[in-house]
Amino acid sequence: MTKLSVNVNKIATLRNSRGGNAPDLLKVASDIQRFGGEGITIHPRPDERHIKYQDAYDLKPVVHTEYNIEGNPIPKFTDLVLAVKPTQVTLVPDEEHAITSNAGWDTKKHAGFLKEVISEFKRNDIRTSVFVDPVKDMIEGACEIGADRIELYTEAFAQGYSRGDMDAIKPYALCAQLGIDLGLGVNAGHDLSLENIKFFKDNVPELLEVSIGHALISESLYLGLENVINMYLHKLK
Ligand SMILES: CC(=O)[C@@H](O)[C@H](O)COP(=O)(O)O
Ligand SMILES: NCC(=O)COP(=O)(O)O
Repeated sequence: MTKLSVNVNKIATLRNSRGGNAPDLLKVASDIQRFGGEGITIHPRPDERHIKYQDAYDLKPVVHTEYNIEGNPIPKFTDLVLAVKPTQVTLVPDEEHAITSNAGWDTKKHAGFLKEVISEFKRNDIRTSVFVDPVKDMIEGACEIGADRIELYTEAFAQGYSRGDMDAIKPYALCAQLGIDLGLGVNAGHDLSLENIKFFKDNVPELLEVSIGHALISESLYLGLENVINMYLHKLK
């Protein structure tokens, strides 16, 4: 079974554009779960352009499904995660001013640093996941640093699929199987959508969780949030 974790960054972006509390992030997160969403993902960035650090605290009592916090483990982020204690932390090597995430970790080059932060999160009973490209060495590296899971960075798949290149799935299927063989859980995210999710799910073994934000919120403008969540759940069965 693949869990659907809904990334609510875009709700915070809309809210921040006027400075008030509409849309109400906490209400949306609560409604997402009422509609069947199986997790809430946030990705606070240092400039707080969408999720504010305070949102991470405010969401804690609201999220009764899986709470996943993503980000680059700079000290401010690590302190936040240790204080909030979500279900899972997903480590992403974001550059500060990047528009969005655009690469996975080099788990070999940054092994020492990642091993240290992962063990700190694990000591605090927070599940750890590492955002990686579908590259064999990076999956092996994720295992060596003690991560519980990998999150496969799916932008290349999404781009290939939209061009009709069905082979774009191959490195994901191979790396997911390698991760499973090494004892890692497999998550995936970035640019997944109603259009490509079923093909991804059907071709990647034992996919535990997908986190989806940009497309899901965009699709909801036309189809409605409750309807869209149910469409994803149906495709992820
Ligand atoms: C790791 C990942 O792919 C997502 O968290 C994505 O980066 C969302 O972040 P933004 O909403 O800031 O684009
Ligand atoms: N980890 C991926 C995520 O949370 C959402 O990415 P996107 O659907 O906004 O591209």
